[in-house]
Amino acid sequence: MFFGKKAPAATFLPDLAAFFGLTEQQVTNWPQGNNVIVPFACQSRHEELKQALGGNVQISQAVTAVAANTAPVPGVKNIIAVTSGKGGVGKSATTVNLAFALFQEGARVGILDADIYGPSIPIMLGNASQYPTSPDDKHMHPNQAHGLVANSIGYLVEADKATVWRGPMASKALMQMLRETLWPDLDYLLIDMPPGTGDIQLTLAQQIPVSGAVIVTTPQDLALADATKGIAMFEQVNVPVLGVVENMSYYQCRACGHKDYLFATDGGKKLAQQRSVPLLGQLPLDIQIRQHADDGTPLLVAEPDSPLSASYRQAARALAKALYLRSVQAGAKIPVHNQD
Ligand SMILES: Nc1ncnc2c1ncn2[C@@H]1O[C@H](COP(=O)(O)OP(=O)(O)OP(=O)(O)O)[C@@H](O)[C@H]1O
Repeated sequence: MFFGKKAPAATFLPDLAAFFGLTEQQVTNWPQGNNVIVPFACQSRHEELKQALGGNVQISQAVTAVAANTAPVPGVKNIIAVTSGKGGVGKSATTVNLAFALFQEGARVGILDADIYGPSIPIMLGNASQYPTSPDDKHMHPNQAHGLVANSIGYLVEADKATVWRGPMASKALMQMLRETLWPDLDYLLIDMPPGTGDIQLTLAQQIPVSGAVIVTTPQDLALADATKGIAMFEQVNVPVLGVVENMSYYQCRACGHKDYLFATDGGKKLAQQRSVPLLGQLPLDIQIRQHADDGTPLLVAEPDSPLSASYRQAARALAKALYLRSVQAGAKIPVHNQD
């Protein structure tokens, strides 16, 4: 009994931990008196969390910065590399949709398109004709897109010019774009990596201060073999793999609801299990995903209430939580009180 006084924060811990499927130790720093400060993006669940904790609490969010292997980019708390061993599996579409999903979960988000030989992010964001401005002829302001910021080689050079760049030139251009873009304060910067596991990818994985990587794959054996190489590449350079997104998992008939598993069943799920990393989501092969990506009208902006958008938000929350857990496992200090 507390006779009108507020219960001590410690009483929240079991319910708080259970709500997120974490241990009490993993949430121990979150409550501050009657406030609970959640250290990763999951704003859409705040109201539900408040009810689960009895209703008499305030919920806010302050994303933790997870340390990377090399010097951080000023103002950017976490860099997440989105990668696929194989080309054409939907890596760029997944990057854009996860980025908007994180934004809708209350985070400040940017995208860097590192897919130098096929920069599709400007088209998917619907701002391909924008050119980044420079305040001093040395740095660039990123382009704006529906609340996100983005930079891409596609904004800067004509498509056919970048495709003839050799590996070292491409890596250098990308590192320049990363370091010379005037990123605003960001919780998450998603990098759409070039497909494959060759020299360029390895150099980037080593040089970019990546906090964690996401592997996008279709469920078919061919893509999985390359995704496995992608996981191995990040492990080789000590970048934690945060999880697998299985894209084009199935096709569901609009008329009768029947599901067809065109590229085999649960391949990404099995890969995640084999490598002991989370399965972040299984997204269908869906005409809406293709149309919104190709038309430059991001799905989550155009149809935020659709079940597809909800699936991306669920994957984004799982990703944000996986990244937070890396910081706890690495024994990092959890700066939940100090937002920036
Ligand atoms: N789940 C999906 N359902 C339907 N279409 C999709 C889905 N995911 C991606 N696409 C479409 O497939 C095509 C290839 O996707 P995307 O460009 O994202 O692949 P990628 O892996 O980034 O390719 P690249 O190897 O060229 O970088 C695009 O037209 C995209 O809109």
